[in-house]
Amino acid sequence: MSALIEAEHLTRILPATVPVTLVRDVSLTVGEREFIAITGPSGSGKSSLLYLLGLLDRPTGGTLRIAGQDTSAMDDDALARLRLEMLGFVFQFHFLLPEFTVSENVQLPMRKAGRLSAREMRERAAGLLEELGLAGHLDKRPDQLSGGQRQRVAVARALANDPHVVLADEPTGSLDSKSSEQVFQILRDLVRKRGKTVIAVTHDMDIAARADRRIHLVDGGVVSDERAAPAAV
Ligand SMILES: Nc1ncnc2c1ncn2[C@@H]1O[C@H](COP(=O)(O)OP(=O)(O)OP(=O)(O)O)[C@@H](O)[C@H]1O
Repeated sequence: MSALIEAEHLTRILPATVPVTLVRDVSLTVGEREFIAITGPSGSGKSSLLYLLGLLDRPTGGTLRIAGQDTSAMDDDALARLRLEMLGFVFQFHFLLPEFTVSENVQLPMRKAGRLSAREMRERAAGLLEELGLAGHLDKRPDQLSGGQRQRVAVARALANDPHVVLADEPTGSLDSKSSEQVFQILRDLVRKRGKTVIAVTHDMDIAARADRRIHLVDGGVVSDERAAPAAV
């Protein structure tokens, strides 16, 4: 299994009169086709770690390689490019842009990457949305959809540039149990059927129990990193 993410002694300290350690000496390797849950009590640094792994924040110590590339020497443009190519994000609150249609929201990361024609972007967005059960909703605005549908649009947007890794921060945190289960199944299928790696921060123990690997944090540090037997899902 080739490493997609390699973190060594990753640390994030917020400078302040009394510095705050958000992430403490985290070393881990993430490979292809992994479905990982990051768990831990509130305030244990789960989101902070996810943001570091997703290149949305920079560590104050340690090293982080993404697809073999050392990110520490990269400038913001290089990080943004790597992020666009390798990583997709799903947040607890969908962060869809209300003034754009569903299809346009999904096309936004494609526009940023600048590789596809307008027609290709439209077709790719339509294909992704169709796969996620949203074929009839392309031209609607996000506020015309249910919470679960909006989160599925957010998943489609995360897949826009065909990333290797999807990082999700409490992806089911604001959904009812039926929509939660749907989003969980979608994330799991990204791994099983599309060969993506998914790293999800979650408070939902049911989801964590069904992940292939659980990384548990306390006070910013990893206290356990365990893999489930493949048949457990
Ligand atoms: N910008 C900031 N300034 C000060 N403290 C911060 C900042 N960001 C995070 N923290 C603190 O750092 C710690 C880790 O936060 P983080 O959001 O990563 O934890 P979490 O495990 O994701 O929490 P939750 O489960 O509640 O979302 C918390 O104690 C939080 O209050």
